Amino acid sequence: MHTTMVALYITICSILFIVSKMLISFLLYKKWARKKRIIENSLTGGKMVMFRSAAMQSLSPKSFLTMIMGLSNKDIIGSGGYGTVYRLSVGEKAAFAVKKLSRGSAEMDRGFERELDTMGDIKHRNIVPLCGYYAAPHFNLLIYELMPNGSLDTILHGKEETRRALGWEARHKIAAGVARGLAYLHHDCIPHVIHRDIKSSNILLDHNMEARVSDFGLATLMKPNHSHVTTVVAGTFGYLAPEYFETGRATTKGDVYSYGVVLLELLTGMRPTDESFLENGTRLVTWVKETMEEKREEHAVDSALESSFPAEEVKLVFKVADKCLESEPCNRPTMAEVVKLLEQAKNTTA
Ligand SMILES: Nc1ncnc2c1ncn2[C@@H]1O[C@H](COP(=O)(O)OP(=O)(O)OP(=O)(O)O)[C@@H](O)[C@H]1O
Repeated sequence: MHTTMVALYITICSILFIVSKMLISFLLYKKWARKKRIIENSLTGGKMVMFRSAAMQSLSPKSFLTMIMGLSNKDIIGSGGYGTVYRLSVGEKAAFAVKKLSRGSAEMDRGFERELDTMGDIKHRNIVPLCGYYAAPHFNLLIYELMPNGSLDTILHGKEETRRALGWEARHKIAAGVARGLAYLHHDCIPHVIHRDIKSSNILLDHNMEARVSDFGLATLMKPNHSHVTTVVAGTFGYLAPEYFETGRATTKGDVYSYGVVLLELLTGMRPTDESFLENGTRLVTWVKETMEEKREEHAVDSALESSFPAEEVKLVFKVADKCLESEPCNRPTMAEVVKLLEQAKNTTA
């Protein structure tokens, strides 16, 4: 009797195990199958891929493709080293930024598509999501969610009133958001992602003024358009870590250095290559380091903050930037450590 019960128990467990495995495989297959929708365009010989996301969910691939093909100069938001960016609004709910990659700067091959598929898998609240792409023989389009508050670069270095409107709390929130986004790319993505071009124009702001890191993966994917002055092989002058000039190798610690420069921009409101520095034969990083050695960092704080900032917390954030800007890469913190240091700066002074 006892043996029969044991045999029955083992049989039931085995059946349950097999059924659960089959169910998991079925669900994984469904998820994979729904992950992207593909539509071929017989007119241009191109292929559009739409990744599964809330923004893309309700769109019909065919009408979306027609809208994309209808983009014209009046829809241009701006342009950068990799091509032109267009705004595409779909009804009242969804809006996208469509980046048309300069002709010939990317080849449409399986490697290119694989990279884009990997980029489409990266989802984090501090990263601009890639919603899809269009690959055609003569051009490629990358479709991103539109960030309604533009870039940190425009806010800090555009109109005086927008810079004044960006108070200390908002700046700390942006700094922490970028750090979280980068920590995710460096430590949680498989394979790990090095951004290679962290700078204020690649930090976009969503409707909550939450920072979103943009353009990740592009530096590896593309050869930049050399007519665009700011972009060199990979990375941008003023943000590049010193070792990059010797080795030419991009590393996570190189991203940490560039992040340190962005922190200084948030603290001082100045561009890393501000003309006033060039005139005096110095640069933002050197000037702030000297100011910190003299313990006068409050004099380097952006005048737009008009003394309405927590002095102790700001001092701690200067220290975080200083650590990120260590000339020896191994002395720089990881991005995960930066996230903690910024939280501590807030908590110790709260
Ligand atoms: N997802 C987006 N939402 C809103 N605006 C965007 C988006 N992506 C890009 N833009 C805007 O489009 C313009 C061009 O961006 P792009 O990333 O091509 O160049 P960049 O970052 O200025 O320079 P570089 O190519 O050297 O990195 C910028 O003004 C940027 O703020």
